[in-house]
Amino acid sequence: MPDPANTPRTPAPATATARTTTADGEPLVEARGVTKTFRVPRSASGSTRLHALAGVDLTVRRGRTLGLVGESGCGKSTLARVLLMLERPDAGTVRYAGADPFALRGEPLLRWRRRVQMVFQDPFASLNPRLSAGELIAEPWRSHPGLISRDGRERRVRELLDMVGLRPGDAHRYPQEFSGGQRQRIGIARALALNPEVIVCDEPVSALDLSVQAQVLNVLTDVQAELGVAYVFISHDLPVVRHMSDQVAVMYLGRVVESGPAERVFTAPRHPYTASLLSAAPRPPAAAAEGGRTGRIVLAGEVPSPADPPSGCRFRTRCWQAEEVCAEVLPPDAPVLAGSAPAGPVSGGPAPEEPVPDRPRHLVACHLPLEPADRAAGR
Ligand SMILES: Nc1ncnc2c1ncn2[C@@H]1O[C@H](COP(=O)(O)OP(=O)(O)OP(=O)(O)O)[C@@H](O)[C@H]1O
Repeated sequence: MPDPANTPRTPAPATATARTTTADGEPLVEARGVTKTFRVPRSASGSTRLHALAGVDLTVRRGRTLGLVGESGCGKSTLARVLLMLERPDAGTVRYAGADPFALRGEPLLRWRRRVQMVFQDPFASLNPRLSAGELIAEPWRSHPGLISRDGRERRVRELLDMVGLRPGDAHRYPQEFSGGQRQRIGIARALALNPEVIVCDEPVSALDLSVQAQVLNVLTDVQAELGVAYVFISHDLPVVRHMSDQVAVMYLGRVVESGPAERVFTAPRHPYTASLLSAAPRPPAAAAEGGRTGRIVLAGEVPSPADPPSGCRFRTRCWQAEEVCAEVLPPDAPVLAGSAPAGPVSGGPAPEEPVPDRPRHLVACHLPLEPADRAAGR
């Protein structure tokens, strides 16, 4: 079935999104010290606590994309669930436009729920096959009856279909009549139905054929340009994350080990874990032409169990640079100066740049961060 992404899209008149007061690019969602544990069985008789998130700091900016990367089991989906308020953190705070969403009740909670939506990985499993595309897109309005008048619903469904590159007549078709890419477009339109300010996209294209992945990514990019929605973009596909993200956060075993502007983190990673992840990823031609990293970094061993994480730096058991301090002291986030060592507690590098309020900084949580020369040598 041809994907209508191949036909040019006419921008749809967008219904104005109810905005909070922060301006484009300013912090919208701020997670600080977020910790989440799960009780899991240890033996036939006992249980233990698995540390899925262990003090995560993260900022999602209005109208921007935050990429979230890391190996399977590092806590990306748990963090996404906390941001969506589907999981309550054990410790730490989540602030949404300055307010604590976990403290909301009644109408303010309902309003908050509209503002943060989700696009799921599997467009085959996430859409009810008994509902038409139009019904699927309109379904969220049943829980938010005051948002749009009954008379306006049909027109709004058409607008949303157009916004994601589908045709008005598609409203009457059922999920099984669409291709995978088209179904994911319906999933995006459905997420947009409540005029969200943040959409968490958990592996939104990984279930799709390579040929349609770019088309769906373009829909997300166009929607962001048109509506100013922010994305939390979770993916194992690093070139895709690089393409989509303004900022990126690299997670390892429940912690963010490196974060900052995506181009800086991707071209000048300072954490050994980030460097190893990037060394294993295919590189876009432009990045390959830039030179830099040459060798693949093969890590020793497996990711330790989050039920029994290493002391100090969680990455130290697989890190080729680890020293005594790494086992003893949890490395704090240290700002990286362009072209120099981060001002970490051990590096003794130059003082960090003056913090500029609200500007995303390149941060690395490592006692022995990489120097540019290390990366060039592929070490
Ligand atoms: N409800 C739960 N009960 C017990 N353990 C859980 C639960 N949810 C997640 N975990 C565990 O928490 C850790 C983090 O899981 P999470 O799904 O957040 O990782 P992830 O980075 O999203 O992985 P993937 O990339 O495979 O989706 C894993 O060890 C996982 O098994």
